[in-house]
Amino acid sequence: MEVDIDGSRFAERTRSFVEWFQALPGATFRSDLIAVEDLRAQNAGRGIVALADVEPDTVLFTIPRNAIICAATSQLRDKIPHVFGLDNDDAGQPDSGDDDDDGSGAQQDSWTLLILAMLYEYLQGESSRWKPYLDVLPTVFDTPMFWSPAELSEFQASALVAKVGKDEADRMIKTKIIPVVRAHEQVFFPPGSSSQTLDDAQLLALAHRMGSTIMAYAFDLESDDPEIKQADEEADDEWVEDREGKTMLGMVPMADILNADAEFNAHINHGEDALTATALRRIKAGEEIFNYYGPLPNGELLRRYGYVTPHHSRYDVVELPWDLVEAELRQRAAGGSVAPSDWEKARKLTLADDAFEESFVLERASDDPDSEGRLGTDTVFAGLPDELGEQFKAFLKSIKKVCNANLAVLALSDGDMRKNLYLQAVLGALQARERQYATSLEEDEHIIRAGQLTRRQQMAVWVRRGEKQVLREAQAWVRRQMDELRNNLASEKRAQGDDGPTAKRRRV
Ligand SMILES: C[S@@+](CC[C@H](N)C(=O)[O-])C[C@H]1O[C@@H](n2cnc3c(N)ncnc32)[C@H](O)[C@@H]1O
Repeated sequence: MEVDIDGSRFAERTRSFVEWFQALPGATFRSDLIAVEDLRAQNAGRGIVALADVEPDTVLFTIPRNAIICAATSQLRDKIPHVFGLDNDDAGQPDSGDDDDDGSGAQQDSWTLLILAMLYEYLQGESSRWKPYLDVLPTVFDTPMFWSPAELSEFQASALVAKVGKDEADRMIKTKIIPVVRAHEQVFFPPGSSSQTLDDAQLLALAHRMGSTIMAYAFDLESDDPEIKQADEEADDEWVEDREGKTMLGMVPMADILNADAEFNAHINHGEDALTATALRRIKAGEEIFNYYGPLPNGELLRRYGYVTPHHSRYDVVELPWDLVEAELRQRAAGGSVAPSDWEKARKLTLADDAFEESFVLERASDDPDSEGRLGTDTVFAGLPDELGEQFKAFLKSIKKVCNANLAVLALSDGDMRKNLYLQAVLGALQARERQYATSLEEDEHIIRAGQLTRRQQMAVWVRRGEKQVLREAQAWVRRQMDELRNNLASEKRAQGDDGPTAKRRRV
């Protein structure tokens, strides 16, 4: 994240924010133990650092729930309740009498409602009760959504390029955000307020900024709904809570000043009236306090949060498209014997299967961080996804079916042959996948060592290097499997050779 204000204003904004936070009814902040610091020299914006040794389980700060910006706390909800799905009969409301173009027909979700609430609060300027907090939120981002085509090209063949999502975000803002703002201009741009009416291009840019802030800063909040609460409690012993998008999203001041890493030392607990930041272990004076965003590969960390870290490399993944595996199979096994039309038929059969997957994510096996947020030993590549093996089998079956089982070519009934064919095809596909990148793993290592990169270039090289490393480890794993298979076959043969004469001798 970049922060585009000079040093003194940066410090001033930090000070105002901390003072504002400490004055919130119900808030606590252990200023004897921690401080918000300027970490821009490390490209980390603001962060929270221990001033003195912190004991495990110490509550570092408390955020009262009503200090959170969310669909439930923003005044916007009272001003346009129908957009929040609260009141379809909005007679008597300030903006009643809207027509169908007011955006209220669009299906809003927790994401778009929070964008609207953030836009509203931002446009209120000094009148927003969150002004000192809004002042420390970023205005520019390092997430790939804001990269130029030349910068994006540094990802080379990474699947990340297809996930940047700029067009989808544009579409969402144009259909769900701008119409609501336009239909309620007196609400968003109140007469006499310092904010001037923005044109659509300015509004689009501002909504992108709010969306990206939410992506990198917002928390999933527990709901009052007893069913969802129950699900939350059940998920409580896991670091990453999966609430299937049912929860409300909220901007949580101070909790989101914590930076995060795959190895961390603090946790945010969601209480009934407040959220608390607690130390998971002893933290020494001078150490940064880290939260946790989950076991994310660096590519995903960059996509959502705009940074990468060495600790997150262990979670790196790479996508292996099915087409590459199929092409290898075609070339190696059945290429000469299966007519192209039969191959196409088999292909169609496989594609028609509901379970068909276009690509498979290859990842290492990795333990969760321990209860103190520490990571264990290094991770290893421990196997291909089961679904890839199943799809391969299903494809072979389709070929057999289409070719009326008159093919000895595939030796499909022999399990070992089939496994060998699978390993060969996957190995070839992994090598082909590696060739899709413009530079090799070794070249990337060299580029990183040479160190003459912009921050964005460096992060992109980290992402693509991480993917190539997984590809190499997967290849080594496949080779080991092939060796094992060969050795098993050889020892089976030897055993047959030993048994054969003995049996004969016995019979004689
Ligand atoms: C929730 S905010 C944390 C506070 C943020 N540093 C700030 O100044 O407002 C998340 C953003 O902080 C930055 N960040 C978080 N953890 C980081 C880390 N370990 N290293 C570098 N930047 C980090 C990223 O820009 C990310 O999008």
